[in-house]
Amino acid sequence: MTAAEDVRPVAGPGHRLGAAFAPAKINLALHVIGRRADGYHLLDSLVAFAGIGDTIEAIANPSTTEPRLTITGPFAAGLEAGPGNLVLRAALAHATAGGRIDGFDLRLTKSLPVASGIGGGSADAAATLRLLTEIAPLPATAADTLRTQAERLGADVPMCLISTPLRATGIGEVIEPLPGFPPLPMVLVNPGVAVSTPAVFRGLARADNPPLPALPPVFSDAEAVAEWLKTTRNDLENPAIAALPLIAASLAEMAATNGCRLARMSGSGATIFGLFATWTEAERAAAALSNAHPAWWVVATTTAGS
Ligand SMILES: C[C@@](CO)(OP(=O)(O)O)[C@H](O)COP(=O)(O)OP(=O)(O)OC[C@H]1O[C@@H](n2ccc(N)nc2=O)[C@H](O)[C@@H]1O
Ligand SMILES: Nc1ncnc2c1ncn2[C@@H]1O[C@H](COP(=O)(O)OP(=O)(O)O)[C@@H](O)[C@H]1O
Repeated sequence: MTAAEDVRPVAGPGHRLGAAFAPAKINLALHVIGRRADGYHLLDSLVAFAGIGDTIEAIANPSTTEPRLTITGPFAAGLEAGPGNLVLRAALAHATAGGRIDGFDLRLTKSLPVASGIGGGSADAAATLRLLTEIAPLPATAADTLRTQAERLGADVPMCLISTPLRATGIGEVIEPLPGFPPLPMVLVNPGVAVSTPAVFRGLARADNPPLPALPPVFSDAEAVAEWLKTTRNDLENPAIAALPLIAASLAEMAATNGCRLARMSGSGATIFGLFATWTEAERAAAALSNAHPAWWVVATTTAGS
């Protein structure tokens, strides 16, 4: 595919009213500790947000009563820009809550692989809610808060509204921010195959696993985080590997890179991450993995600290 084919046309030129960043969500640990009667699973997860993500922009278009969405960027292909897109679903939620959605279009730059365990869609929804609240604030009388809109859009959307290191419980909506959390040099790898989140949850051998062990009051650095994470798991890793054995191969390759302190899958996969003590080590590992697998998506990044 050429760079030109990667990029979809962007609707008419216009003034940019605002933009919001939608960082990738990384489940550093993900324990599945129960199952609700409605089929949703109870989680205990430590989450951080990467330096890489999608971008949502609002572009002035005085003649429109409802935003049209255009999608550009390396993962634009295959993602529909219709009403099912979480960006437009978030815009509709804003309108339903009493916010204005006339006079602008929306542009999504899709830099994250789709359906890949790093919450790209959820991050887009959260970023859209943040952007619209900024450019078209909800009336003081609005029944819905940003938070309730986020919950309705998906279990991961409330945590993406916060986008700082946190522990999530419930189905992902009960959030405890973690102050003093260090930034983490990291490599992300996705082998280019989408994984279905509901199918991975269905493949769990058991849903009543133990919760996260006690968190220390503070982590001194990335190395301390990696050591603690070794006492934790991603319970979705086994069912995801059963569906896509390539995940196990990518984990083994990541673990074998110089300086990799921990290799694990994020969310329901197939994206995996490797933790490193330094940015230089992460960059070198990313270069080695990228050379060995030119078709894989490989990115060195640092998660935001708090
Ligand atoms: C697994 C996680 C971990 O952070 O991440 P991803 O793999 O999506 O990145 C999330 O729980 C995904 O959250 P999200 O993608 O927002 O889920 P939703 O759209 O609300 O639900 C999609 C489907 O996943 C399953 N689901 C989701 C969340 C949850 N706590 N229990 C579940 O069983 C349900 O089958 C549900 O129908
Ligand atoms: N803006 C969007 N970006 C990504 N996926 C989206 C978007 N809108 C709707 N979706 C749909 O949401 C599903 C999950 O997407 P995503 O949140 O990226 O998954 P994951 O959390 O597993 O990375 C995909 O099947 C995709 O078709």
